[in-house]
Amino acid sequence: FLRSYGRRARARLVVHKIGDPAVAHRALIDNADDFSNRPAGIFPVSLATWENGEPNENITTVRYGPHWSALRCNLTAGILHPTRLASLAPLRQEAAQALVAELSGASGRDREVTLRGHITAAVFPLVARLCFGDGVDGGHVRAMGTMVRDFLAAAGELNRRFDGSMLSKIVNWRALRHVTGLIERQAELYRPLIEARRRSRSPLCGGIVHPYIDSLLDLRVPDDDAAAGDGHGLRELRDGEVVGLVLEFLAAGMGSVSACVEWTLAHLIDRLEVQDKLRREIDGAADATLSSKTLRTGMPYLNAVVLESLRMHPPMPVLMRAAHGEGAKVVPVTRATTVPAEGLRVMFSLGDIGRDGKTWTDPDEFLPERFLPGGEAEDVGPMPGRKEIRMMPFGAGHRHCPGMSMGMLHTKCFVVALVREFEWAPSAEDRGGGIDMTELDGFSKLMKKPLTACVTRRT
Ligand code: HEM
Repeated sequence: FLRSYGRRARARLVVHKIGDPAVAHRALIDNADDFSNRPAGIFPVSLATWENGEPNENITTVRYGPHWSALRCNLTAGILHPTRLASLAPLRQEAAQALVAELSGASGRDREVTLRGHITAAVFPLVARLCFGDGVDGGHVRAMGTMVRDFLAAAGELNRRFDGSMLSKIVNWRALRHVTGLIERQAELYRPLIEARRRSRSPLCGGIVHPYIDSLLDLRVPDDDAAAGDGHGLRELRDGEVVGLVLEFLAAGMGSVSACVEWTLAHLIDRLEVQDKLRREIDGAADATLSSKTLRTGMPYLNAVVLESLRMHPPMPVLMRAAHGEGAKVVPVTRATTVPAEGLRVMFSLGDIGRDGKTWTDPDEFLPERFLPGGEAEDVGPMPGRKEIRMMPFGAGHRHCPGMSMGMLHTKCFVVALVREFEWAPSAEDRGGGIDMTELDGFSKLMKKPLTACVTRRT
């Protein structure tokens, strides 16, 4: 009995890593239904936000089903809908201009700047505005931004060594308490804004869209899965759930975009001829207001540069799924493994998939031209098609990232502003040996050594 109990307990905790694009395709596309959940308990987030015996689920943690569907549709039909994203161009422009204004003060001949703080300080207010609307004072926005950044760093660090077991909880109790504390402090910052919003809805955000928070306060989710769809058994979101969903929106909207902008700029500084070529495309763009359409389809080289950056450094380094049923047989296991009731824990390595030597020529080289017509990846986009997976920086299958279009637009908008307004060159330290591209895996795949570069305002 003890031996079989031990085997089952071990099987629950073993994580099976997949870095082969063909296997990922068989799992996430051919057997999508069997890979539609994330393993329970691996997320410090969901562990930390139980309330009255009920989990405060967000879109990332909730089980695939009607509750997930209600939360996800609310996001995709609301703020992430393509028509809304298109109308948000003036807000993106304002955020990009704020970044330019801030960096202009720091720029000058041979002046060096460390970029990460500037990038997150520009990306976060845009996401916070889409979340809470206008009228939140600057100090409050900065406090939320700092808290989200600290949370991403602490939770990412914990995530690497936390497997959800009791032993892991005991060994990591200090780090868990730290993460829980950060979530609590965020909740304290969000609650007054949520309350104010409950009392009165202020005008549209930027005069354009309803902020995400309004849709969450209006949303009704199934009380339990059985009652879904018949109009009965619907309920409002609990406060704790709203807090979790807000945190998810802010963290997803800031972390991955900031990481991608930093990596992209690092490569543009490492390969000055790519920076020049991109600048020529940007200077030649007829539409200086950078509409969604221009950013999506009007600048092929910009698109290629961002895709190449996402291929090499997918901001979310791994994605986790629980594999069930027939689909679990797709997972190559080195020794006989029983499939636990909660599914096999599978970890897809997005970095390995994007740099697979069978799929890509010179996978470790930054070569945006591969995404241009005639290149080996001319038909590859940010989301894999049904036929094959060659890269999947936004995931794949039922749980793929719903924020892909927003993520691409925001990333491109900030990269355009940085390249159009400034010349970038390696820092004195990097001039000899090149930029250190070592990756730090947390929740977001960041540059281990934050990018420092020489910045000169263009005249
Ligand atoms: C460059 C930007 C972004 C990248 C690279 C990225 C990447 C990812 C990845 C890899 C996943 C896991 C997908 C899977 O399991 O198949 C994911 C999930 C998710 N992302 Fe993003 N993301 C980005 C931006 C955003 C934005 C802007 C939002 C919303 C504001 C967002 C919201 C979400 C949500 C809610 C999920 C969970 C989806 C679900 O479980 O149904 N992401 N993202």
